[in-house]
Amino acid sequence: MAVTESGEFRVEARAPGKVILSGEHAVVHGTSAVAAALGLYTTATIRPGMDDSCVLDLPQLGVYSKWPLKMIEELITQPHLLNPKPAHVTSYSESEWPQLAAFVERQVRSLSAKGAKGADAAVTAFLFLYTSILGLQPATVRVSSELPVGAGLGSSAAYCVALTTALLAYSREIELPQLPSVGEEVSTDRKIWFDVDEKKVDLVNKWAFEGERIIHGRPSGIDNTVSTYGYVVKFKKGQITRLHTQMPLRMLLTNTQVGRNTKALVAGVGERALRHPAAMGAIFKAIDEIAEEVVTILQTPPETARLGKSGEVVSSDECGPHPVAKTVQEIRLQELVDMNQGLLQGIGVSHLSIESICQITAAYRLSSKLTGAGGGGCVLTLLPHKLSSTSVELVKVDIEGKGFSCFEAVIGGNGVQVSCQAVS
Ligand SMILES: Nc1ncnc2c1ncn2[C@@H]1O[C@H](COP(=O)(O)OP(=O)(O)OP(=O)(O)O)[C@@H](O)[C@H]1O
Ligand SMILES: C[C@@](O)(CCO)CC(=O)[O-]
Ligand SMILES: [Mg+2]
Repeated sequence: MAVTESGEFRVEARAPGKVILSGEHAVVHGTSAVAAALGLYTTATIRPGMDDSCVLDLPQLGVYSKWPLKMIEELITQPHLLNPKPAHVTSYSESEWPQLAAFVERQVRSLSAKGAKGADAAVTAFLFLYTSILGLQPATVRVSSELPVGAGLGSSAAYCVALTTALLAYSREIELPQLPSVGEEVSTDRKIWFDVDEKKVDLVNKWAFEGERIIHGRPSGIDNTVSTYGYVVKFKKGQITRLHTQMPLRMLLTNTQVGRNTKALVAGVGERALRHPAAMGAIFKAIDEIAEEVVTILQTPPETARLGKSGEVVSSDECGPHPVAKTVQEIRLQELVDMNQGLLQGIGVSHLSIESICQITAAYRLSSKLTGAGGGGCVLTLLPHKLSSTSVELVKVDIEGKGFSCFEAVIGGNGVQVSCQAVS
């Protein structure tokens, strides 16, 4: 990785999506949740700008805008916001940015129909993070993703984490590696990803949370935390515990293709909790117990299930025509997934498409639940470690035959990483 002596360089940051194994929604109300990084990434690239302007390119949303920096400067009505302070995290407030909402609305209205959905929140979060971290420095910013947008896999958090990291690296708040000696060649196909310095990774997470607040309204912080730090984590009231799982986690993710919006779903659950505080409180408590049990199970070494005296607990379960061995932990985890899904249905965030996937997989004795905010989006299906690839194929064919798309997830990998390249 290298930066030219002239200081002209391009930075890239990639941040993973996530799956929530247990505890979504209730976590907003202070309970425990368990989540893991997903091996699909959002990448933010920043290169030197031209003509004293800022270019924002968001291909997934159909946004491509070029703003003269003067135009952005006019949005900054508070003198203290003119000096970027990347090391000092601040929150967006409409009163401090009285002209931003109308500006963004005008920009988004001028975009194509594809560009309209979700673009307002993404552009608002961008302008807030850009001016707060980089100030009025010309730059060209592109954010692209392997994640489906708005499908429960943490696309908003990955967007905020990747963008924040790239901005902090471009502003040099995150240190870039050694400059190469003059004349050193840097090959473009030698991209190496580096973990963000331990001292700066908390700063990334805090800024990304502020971006998530703009997109989500009331995020718990679990999504940006998992995207930033990676691996498998337990999250409760801002406390993060990295889990050293003993159990290989294998799952299928199915996208219902039903569009939804996390901000609206979280707000809906909040309103229901106000209408029925005792009943909703009891459900949140049950979800908390489930998440805690999931934590215990994940940290317990696998034990092969045995037949009970009367044969009630089986060591192998039928999956279509193919028998599958499940461990005691896998059987218990399946029960918890079923219970969690039932409770999520109870708080009003399931959907017919989600339930129909749960039914399809139940025929194979596999358990499924929505993941993320629900209301559509993605469903996870636990796959026993020993389930053969032929059996997984059968399940996939059945799910896809009903018009959904699914894939086997890679989970529990790294968090945010950076890369940097000299620009000639
Ligand atoms: N690649 C991207 N480019 C631009 N904006 C994005 C991108 N990914 C996500 N966003 C922003 O995040 C919004 C979707 O966030 P939302 O929280 O509703 O769904 P999600 O994060 O995919 O799911 P969940 O929050 O349930 O995990 C988009 O409408 C957009 O504002
Ligand atoms: C629905 C929710 O619990 C998870 C979204 O991935 C919201 C949040 O925790 O911010
Ligand atoms: Mg989100």
